[in-house]
Amino acid sequence: MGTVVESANQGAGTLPTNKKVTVIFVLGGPGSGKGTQCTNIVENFGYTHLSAGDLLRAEIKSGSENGTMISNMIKEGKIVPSEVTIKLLQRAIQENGNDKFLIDGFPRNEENRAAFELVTGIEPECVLFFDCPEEEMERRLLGRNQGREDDNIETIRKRFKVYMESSLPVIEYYNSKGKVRKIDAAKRVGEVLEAVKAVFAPADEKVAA
Ligand SMILES: Nc1ncnc2c1ncn2[C@@H]1O[C@H](COP(=O)(O)OP(=O)(O)O)[C@@H](O)[C@H]1O
Ligand SMILES: Nc1ccn([C@@H]2O[C@H](COP(=O)(O)OP(=O)(O)O)[C@@H](O)[C@H]2O)c(=O)n1
Ligand SMILES: [Mg+2]
Repeated sequence: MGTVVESANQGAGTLPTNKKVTVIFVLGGPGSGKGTQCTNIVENFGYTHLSAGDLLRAEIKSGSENGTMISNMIKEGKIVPSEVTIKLLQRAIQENGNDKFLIDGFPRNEENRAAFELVTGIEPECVLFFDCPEEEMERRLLGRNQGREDDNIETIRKRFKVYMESSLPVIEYYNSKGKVRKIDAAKRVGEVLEAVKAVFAPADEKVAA
């Protein structure tokens, strides 16, 4: 953890650059449609999408010294140590001119959650939870066709196990704080988007609708 914590300069909602940001965590099992709907939210509501998985895959491609370790962990469906992922997220937030971020696929375990809060001082505005049965997620992952090394049945089973054991408790944690907005993610893309839009629509528009 060392360097990340030492470089932190705290204050609720601030980063080391003192940039004040709004963050929404987008969580749900592998294949639940997080990335797909984040693209839709960006188009409709002006957020910047940061996918933890995409940042980790870009880090591998960049030839970073951590690349081999990250690659091995992704192939095994394991969760990369928080300090690595948080540094990438922090950098992406700081480099971006926007102040509203959707953080997709993070936090994935208690360590991710606690370390992010400690290092950045950021508490999420809310958590979008894409709830989808495992059979449907499996079908989608096997059909995803993005050439990902972890979209094979053996790794998919490991990812489901990690999701159940490590990621669901994080969603439970935020649920107990009243922050979770649960979306039925088993429906078609357009229907899921409508449910997502209802979460983002201001309260007065919801009444009018
Ligand atoms: N509601 C949906 N119904 C059917 N397929 C979907 C739906 N949402 C996403 N997909 C497809 O399922 C796969 C996984 O979606 P993705 O957004 O990458 O999920 P995640 O980021 O949660 O793993 C992709 O091929 C995507 O096109
Ligand atoms: N917070 C995170 C997010 C992803 N990852 C790794 O990256 C892999 C792919 O994550 P992803 O979010 O792109 O996967 P999907 O849920 O989108 O299918 C995970 O299975 C983990 O190995 C991680 O270690 N820590
Ligand atoms: Mg994704």
